[in-house]
Amino acid sequence: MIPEFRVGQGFDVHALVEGRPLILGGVHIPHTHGLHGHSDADALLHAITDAILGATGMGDIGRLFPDTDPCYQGADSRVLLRAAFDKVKAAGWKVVNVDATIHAQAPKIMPYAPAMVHHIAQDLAIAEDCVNVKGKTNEHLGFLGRKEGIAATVVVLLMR
Ligand SMILES: Nc1ccn([C@@H]2O[C@H](COP(=O)(O)O)[C@@H](O)[C@H]2O)c(=O)n1
Ligand SMILES: C[C@@]1(CO)OP(=O)(O)OP(=O)(O)OC[C@H]1O
Repeated sequence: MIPEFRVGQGFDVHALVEGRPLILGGVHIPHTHGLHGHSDADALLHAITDAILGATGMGDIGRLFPDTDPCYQGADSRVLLRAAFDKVKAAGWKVVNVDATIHAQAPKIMPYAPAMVHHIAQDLAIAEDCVNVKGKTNEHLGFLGRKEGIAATVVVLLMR
């Protein structure tokens, strides 16, 4: 049997505000500001969720978990990622690899990347060396450079 491959891409951005925790890849990062959202606003996990749903033609995170539904208020995005992955898995797909970039002028992401990789690998049932998380500033340009928000971009490869 010849394996079938699909590529998926994901993007998410949330505003940085005072009085919220900063959670990325399921890791709480000590910082002056956190991400605003209906859920825990984990932009990295939202972009990964969109990438696996996109690769498999299953829509997007907002269609699966509407931000008008009070049951997702404050939701742990790892729970949402695992629920999306359950649907993807049920259609016979496995994740081959994930490559992600967090676009953040601050804080530094690299010290927390191994813990993020650990969570993502667990949630997608793959080895940690199949997951890569990078940090990138926006060279002080635009809203990301002014630290008004944090974005994440993701590419995934799936196989069945
Ligand atoms: N939020 C970030 C941004 C960057 N890094 C690390 O710094 C390196 C240089 O970033 P530039 O945007 O100046 O190219 C980058 O390769 C990352 O290793 C980071 O950890 N967190
Ligand atoms: C996750 C959901 C649902 O709580 O809300 P938010 O935390 O606002 O995040 P967003 O990236 O806008 O995506 C989808 C939502 O429906």
